[in-house]
Amino acid sequence: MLFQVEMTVKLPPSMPAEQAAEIKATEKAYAQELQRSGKWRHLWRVAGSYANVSIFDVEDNAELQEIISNLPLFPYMEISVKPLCRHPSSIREDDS
Ligand SMILES: O=C(O)CC1=CCC(=O)O1
Repeated sequence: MLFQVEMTVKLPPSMPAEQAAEIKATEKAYAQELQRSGKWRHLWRVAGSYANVSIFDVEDNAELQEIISNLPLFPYMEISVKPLCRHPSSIREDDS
């Protein structure tokens, strides 16, 4: 199942820079592992924002919830999820 997930990061201004850097590094390693596994299919920065638009390819809603809730930045993000299905005009083989 494919999902579009938009994540907006809102770190508290009071968080020490060292702690923020550590969380971001852990987040990066987790995100890259999931990209290598194929579950995090796309990861795009939203230009001009501390936000991303991602496409996840997971078994079901429960797997998406597990992945998202384990993001190190999860407590500091606003997240929206949209389920996707194949567009009838798509020419891409991997869209479903
Ligand atoms: O910077 C972000 O958009 C949050 C994030 C998600 C995966 C990652 O490495 O950073």
